[in-house]
Amino acid sequence: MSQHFQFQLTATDGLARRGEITMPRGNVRTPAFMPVGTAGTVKAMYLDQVRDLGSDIILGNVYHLMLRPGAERVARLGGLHEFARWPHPILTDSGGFQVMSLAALRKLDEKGVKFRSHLDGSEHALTPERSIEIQGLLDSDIQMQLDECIRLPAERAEIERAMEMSLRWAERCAVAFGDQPGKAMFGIVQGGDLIDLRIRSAERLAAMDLKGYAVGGLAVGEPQAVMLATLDETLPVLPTKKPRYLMGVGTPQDILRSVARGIDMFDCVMPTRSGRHGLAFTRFGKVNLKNARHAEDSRPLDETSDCPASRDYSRAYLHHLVRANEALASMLLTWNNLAYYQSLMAGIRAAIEGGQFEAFAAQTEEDWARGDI
Ligand SMILES: O=c1[nH]cnc2c(CCNCC3CCCCC3)c3[nH]c(NCc4cccs4)nc3cc12
Repeated sequence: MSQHFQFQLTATDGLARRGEITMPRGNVRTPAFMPVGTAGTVKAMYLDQVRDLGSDIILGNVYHLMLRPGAERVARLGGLHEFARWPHPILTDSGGFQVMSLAALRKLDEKGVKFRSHLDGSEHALTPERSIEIQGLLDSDIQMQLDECIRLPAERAEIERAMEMSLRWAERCAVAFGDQPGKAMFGIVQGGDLIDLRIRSAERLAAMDLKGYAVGGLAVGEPQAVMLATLDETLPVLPTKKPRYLMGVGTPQDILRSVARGIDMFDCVMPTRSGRHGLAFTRFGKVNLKNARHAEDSRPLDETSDCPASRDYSRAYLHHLVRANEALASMLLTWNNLAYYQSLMAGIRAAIEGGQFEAFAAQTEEDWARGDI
C-alpha cells in the first residue's frame, strides 16, 4: 500500500510489461483484468468470490449509480467501497459511454451530454466537471475522463470532431480532479481508426502528464486487425512508465495480443454477461451449455481447475440449469468464467516475469484452437 498512486514496471518481455499499481486501498498486479461491477456488484457473484479469484480491482459504473441510488446518496452512505463492502481499489468509468448506448433522448454538445434516464425518463446532465464530481462522491480510486467514443466505421470529420472535444474534456476533467495524491485520473486516447488522429490525441494527452492512459474508441465494431494495428501506432506515443488501459477488451485472444503490444489493464463484460447467457470460457475454448449435446456429458468444464464451478459440476447439470433458467446457472458460469479470466491473467503475469510470454501466448492460443472439447 502507498499513500500515493504509483506504478512500477517490474519486468518486461518484448513489449509486454509486468507491473504493479500501488494505491492507499491496495495494489493492482498488471497485466490486470478488471471485472465489471456495474451497480456496485459483479452480477451473480459475491464480491468475496471475485476477490478470491485474484481480482485486485473492480469497475464501478457512473451511469447506473448516478441514476440509482444516486451519487450523493452513495456518498452519504460512506462511498462505494463502504456501500458495496469492497475495500480494495475501484476504477469508475465517466458514464459517457453508457449514456451513448443506454440512455434515451441524448443531446451532446461542447458542455457535455444531456439525457433522460432509461429507468424513469428523468432528465440528467453529464459534464466533465459533473462526471469527476460523481466519481469523487463514489470515492473512486481511478477516475476516467468524460470522452466521446465514436462507433466505427465513421467519417474522418466526425472522428476528428469527437477526438478534439475529448481532448478539451480531458483538460476540464484534469482541472476538476485537481491534485489527489492517492487517486488517479486517466485520460482516454481517441481518434477512431485514423493513425494521424490517434497520434495527435496520444501526444496531447501525454503532454498533460496524467497518472494513466486509456485507449478508447476500440472494440466498437472494427476488425481485430484494425484494433491491433491502432495499438501498434498509439502505444509508442504514450509514456512507458504510466499504466495503459484498453477499454472494453476483450476476448482471451484480444487480451493476449494486446498484452503483447504493451497494454496493462483490461475491462470487459464478456465473462460475466456471457456467463449469464450459458456460455463457458475454458482453457480449450468456449462451451455453449445451451447446446443439447451436453445433456448427458458427466465431465466438468475443467477438472484441472481449482474453481469449484469449473471442477465439481457436470456439463449435464450445467446444461440442465441453463435450460431451466435457474439462477444457479448464472452463478456457476459467471464464477467459472471469471476464474478462467483471472487464471489467464495470472499465467500472463508469470510468463512475463519468466521471459516466456511469447511461448505462453502461442501455447494458449493453440489450446483454444483445439476447439470446443
Ligand atoms: O472509448 C471509450 N470510452 C469510454 N468507455 C469505453 C468503453 C466502455 C468500457 N467499459 C465500461 C464499463 C463500465 C462499467 C459497466 C460496464 C461497462 C468501451 N467498451 C468497448 N467495447 C466493448 C463494448 C461493450 C458494449 C458495446 S462495445 N469499447 C469501448 C470504448 C470506450
